Amino acid sequence: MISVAEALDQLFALVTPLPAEDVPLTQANGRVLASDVTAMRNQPPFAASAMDGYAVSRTLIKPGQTYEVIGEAAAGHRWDGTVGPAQAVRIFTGAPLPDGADHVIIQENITRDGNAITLDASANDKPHVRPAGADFHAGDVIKAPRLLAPSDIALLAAMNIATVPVTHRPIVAIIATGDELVQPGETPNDDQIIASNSYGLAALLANLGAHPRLLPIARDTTASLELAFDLAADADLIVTIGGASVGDHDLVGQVAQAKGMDRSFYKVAMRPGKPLMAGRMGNAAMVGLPGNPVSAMVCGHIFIAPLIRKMLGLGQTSAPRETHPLAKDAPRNGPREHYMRAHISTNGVTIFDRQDSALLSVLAEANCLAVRPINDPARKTGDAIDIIRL
Ligand SMILES: Nc1nc2c(c(=O)[nH]1)N[C@H]1C(S)=C(S)[C@@H](COP(=O)(O)OP(=O)(O)OC[C@H]3O[C@@H](n4cnc5c(N)ncnc54)[C@H](O)[C@@H]3O)O[C@H]1N2
Ligand code: MOO
Repeated sequence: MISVAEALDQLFALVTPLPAEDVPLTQANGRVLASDVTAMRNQPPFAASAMDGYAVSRTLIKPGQTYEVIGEAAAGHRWDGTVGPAQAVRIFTGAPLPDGADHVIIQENITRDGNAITLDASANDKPHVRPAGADFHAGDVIKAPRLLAPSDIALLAAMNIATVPVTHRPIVAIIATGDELVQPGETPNDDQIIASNSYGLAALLANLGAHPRLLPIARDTTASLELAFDLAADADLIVTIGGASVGDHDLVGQVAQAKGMDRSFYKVAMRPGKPLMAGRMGNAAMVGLPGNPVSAMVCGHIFIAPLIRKMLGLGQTSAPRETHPLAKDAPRNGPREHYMRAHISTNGVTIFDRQDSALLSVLAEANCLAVRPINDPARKTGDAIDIIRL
């Protein structure tokens, strides 16, 4: 059995970053910027007022000074003219500052009488002027790769970038396998259960920026599995769930290899997730996940998520870890790296007692996985432990 780190290295070797496509700005959120983009303009393009008030030259500013109001500048409507030393232009937030003015006195700090304003004691607080290019300049660059968030979308819009180069979303075919499975919403017979981890994985993949495609459940027959692989042929990544172990009905590896899968590895020294397999299949990478619901989800976080990030152009990194103190003693670990459902709070990390890989309810209670190295001895409250947030 290979280690988790070796398995991840071999998985990374199966995929390359996907090509770029241009999308409208409205579809760029959550996508990965594929190449650097450059601002088309300065923001603001002119020195602008930051407040509602009066634009003046700062030369005469002092309490009691009076000015004659000679015009008005609003956002989108500059005042064309030059402001003299004892003159003021009524100005509103976002309006271009007129020539001759370098200061805005907020309207709360003056008294107005007809066309005359008089400054009160706190007139000279700050200039309230946003210099041209204060936010960014034409030619400023947003570097790729970058996972675009709403704040980036606002910045791209301000830069007048209406079409954004992003990495293609990896298409991931998800094949749940097993005679015992029906889809949520269907009526199972007495021996059946509902396919669950396929839906959890689809949600995880969508959150990562991939395009999950849930295929019909494959039955435990060669013909049904072959058909499922045929339906998945155009995917970037094929993920099977179940049928990976050593039972008489565990046919996934066999059928995949008959379909031309070039296997990289089978079995990883981890818990849960031991019967993991991976390889190349046609133009796609193929990962065979163990069927136990929690095993499939844990492998999703530990292996599939880093693979998707690499395909999106975000580099080759394992799931990020943090180190925190234990809030409760933890028993010794065995010969496989153990990813244990746990809860982290300000008190530290509490590893749950029940770790059977069939228990999705325990996974749903967890907000992290505590990582126990191979043969880690028993740990005491307060000892440091690595976690991966869920
Ligand atoms: N003799 C051995 N038996 C098992 C071993 C072993 O080493 N020797 N390994 C165990 C481990 S560890 C795991 S994990 C499972 C993995 O087996 P498979 O990948 O072949 O999975 P299945 O047998 O198809 O299913 C296991 C379990 O999970 C349920 N399942 C499967 N798919 C789904 C799904 N999409 N949604 C919800 N539940 C699913 C299935 O009904 C089974 O209960 O093998 C152990 N056995
Ligand atoms: O490794 Mo299995 O994935 O323990 O449940």
